[in-house]
Amino acid sequence: MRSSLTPLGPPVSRDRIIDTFPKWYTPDASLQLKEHFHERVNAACQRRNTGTVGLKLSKVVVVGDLYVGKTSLIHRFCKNVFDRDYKATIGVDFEIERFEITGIPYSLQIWDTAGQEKFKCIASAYYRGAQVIITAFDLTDVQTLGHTRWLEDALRENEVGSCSIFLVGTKKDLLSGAACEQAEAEAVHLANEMQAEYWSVSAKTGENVKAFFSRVAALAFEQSVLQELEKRNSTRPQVGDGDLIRMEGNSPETQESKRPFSLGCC
Ligand SMILES: Nc1nc2c(ncn2[C@@H]2O[C@H](COP(=O)(O)OP(=O)(O)OP(=O)(O)O)[C@@H](O)[C@H]2O)c(=O)[nH]1
Ligand SMILES: [Mg+2]
Repeated sequence: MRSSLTPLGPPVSRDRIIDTFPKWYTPDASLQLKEHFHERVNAACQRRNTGTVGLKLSKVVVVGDLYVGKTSLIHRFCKNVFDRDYKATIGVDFEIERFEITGIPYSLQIWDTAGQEKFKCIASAYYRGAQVIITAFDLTDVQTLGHTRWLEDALRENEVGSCSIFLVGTKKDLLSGAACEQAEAEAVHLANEMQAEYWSVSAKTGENVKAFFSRVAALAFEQSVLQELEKRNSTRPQVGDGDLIRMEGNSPETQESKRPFSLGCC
């Protein structure tokens, strides 16, 4: 089904069309356990009543130590390529991926940041306005799992509670059996502390890469539509009990509680 809201440009490729709510990787560390889009989101999509959601770019920032495979993960998804040779990212880079989610166009701007310390201040300038933060670590090097300062820095640049967090273990093809289970168990534990969703992926084989980004896109889309609906409700004057007129920003639902995440830097 093609949307009448699709912006000009080439059509969205078939594998970027999402009609059913993508599942989590493990229910032990998941941001959502439901299997369908929120009913208000479904209803808004059916009525083509999602406001400006289809016209905006939602920002996704990928952070983590050098050499963990951030660029490889993004290139596997966006270009379907894998390069065995390491070329350090200098500063930042980005890709735009267009989706069609329950008939509505939706775009992610995926920012790839440098893990090398000397580029840290360039990269951190791009953290602001992130809707999703992906913090990557190397499954074969558990030390990189403990390096959570990237996430702390990215969270500091954004409104409290405004970002969805994903913890991603990379290079799954290099690990199997008990070693893989052990690394995943540690990661799931940390993901819960971070209030993040956990995924294991391989940019080399492509395992879980499309499923992971589909999940990111669907969750970000759902959040964008709900925010749009909420914004509309809170800007519309409400005449009713106690002559309450609610204006944008006053809604109790928009007053998100503070995210308690804080881990020591390693
Ligand atoms: N076997 C295997 N190797 C991988 C995988 N992902 C990345 N690599 C390799 O790991 C090395 C580092 O990958 P990059 O994607 O450049 O790492 P990065 O996190 O972007 O590094 P910086 O840009 O310096 O922060 C490269 O040699 C990749 O080929 C994977 O899934 N499997
Ligand atoms: Mg890189």
